Amino acid sequence: MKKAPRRKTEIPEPSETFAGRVTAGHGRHFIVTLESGEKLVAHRRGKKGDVVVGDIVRCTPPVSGVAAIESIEPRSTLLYRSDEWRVKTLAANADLAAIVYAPRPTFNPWFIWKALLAAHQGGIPAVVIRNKTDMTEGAEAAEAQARLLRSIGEEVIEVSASGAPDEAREKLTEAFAGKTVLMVGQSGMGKSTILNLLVPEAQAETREYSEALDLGKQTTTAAEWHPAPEWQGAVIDTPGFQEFGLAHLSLSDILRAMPDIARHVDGCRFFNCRHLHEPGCSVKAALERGEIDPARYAFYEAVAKEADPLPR
Ligand SMILES: Nc1nc2c(ncn2[C@@H]2O[C@H](COP(=O)(O)OP(=O)(O)OP(=O)(O)O)[C@@H](O)[C@H]2O)c(=O)[nH]1
Ligand SMILES: [Zn+2]
Repeated sequence: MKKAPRRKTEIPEPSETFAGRVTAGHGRHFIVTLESGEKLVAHRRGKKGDVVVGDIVRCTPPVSGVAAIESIEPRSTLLYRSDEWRVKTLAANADLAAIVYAPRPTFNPWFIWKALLAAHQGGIPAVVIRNKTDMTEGAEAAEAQARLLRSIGEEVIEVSASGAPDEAREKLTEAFAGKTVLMVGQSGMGKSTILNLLVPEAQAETREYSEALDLGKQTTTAAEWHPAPEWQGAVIDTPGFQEFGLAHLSLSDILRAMPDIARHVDGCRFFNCRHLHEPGCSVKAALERGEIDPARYAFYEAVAKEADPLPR
């Protein structure tokens, strides 16, 4: 008996699909980069809205120039961004967060601290990059921030991306070798300058992504994955957002990421103390004795108020 011809809508066998990395995306369209370096435009079959830059996906071959993303491989990590309205996914499979700040434009410490919280919550280590060490204006606050970060156990790498580019490249590639680094920072801190040092092809690649995704005037997408074969890693660039999204945090997530607060919790009268307004709170007592930085406590207070209470 003759077999019925296969219809185009049939789900293909896994052998008919190929794997690639989602390296950029806009709306329902994505760029999938194959191991060979070839880039394809792809869309997610079935409008699922679940594909994230960094994902490894399986696709079926292009029809009229557009491939179809059939499935997503399990992710090792997933990070979020947020705008005024909601929390959205930002990037998958990053294994290090690099948070860039500089003395000018004036940096907001809360941006750094939120990014650290998000990285800890997302289960990835973080490093902070203090850029523009050549600047004298604002240097004192930038140095004080580096001291505070080190005192709470964070790693800070100091560079001058435009003043001493070779040294900056050397320090950063040593820290980033073999890793997929998600780079975040407020506007103007020097992220693009650093990206161009680490991945010289990045600018050209961004133009290529923008053209293939037909972005028009909007030149960049929410996150872009740039492979860096020279140091066996990759940089995920995240242009144009001011706030690192915090997905739903629990009080224990916050405390795990804030050792300067957490080391005072042992003497609290109530085991489920939130360290906000409870009587007999040893965190508040430490704050009053000057053992906790008031700015760090104010940050703790703001994020803890939004968090889930500890389980009772
Ligand atoms: N003095 C000094 N200036 C720097 C350094 N690194 C970057 N800059 C300058 O800071 C400005 C902002 O740098 P960008 O790399 O565009 O910053 P960005 O973080 O990518 O900013 P957005 O594109 O707005 O997100 C530029 O004028 C750079 O030349 C540095 O190490 N020292
Ligand atoms: Zn307490």
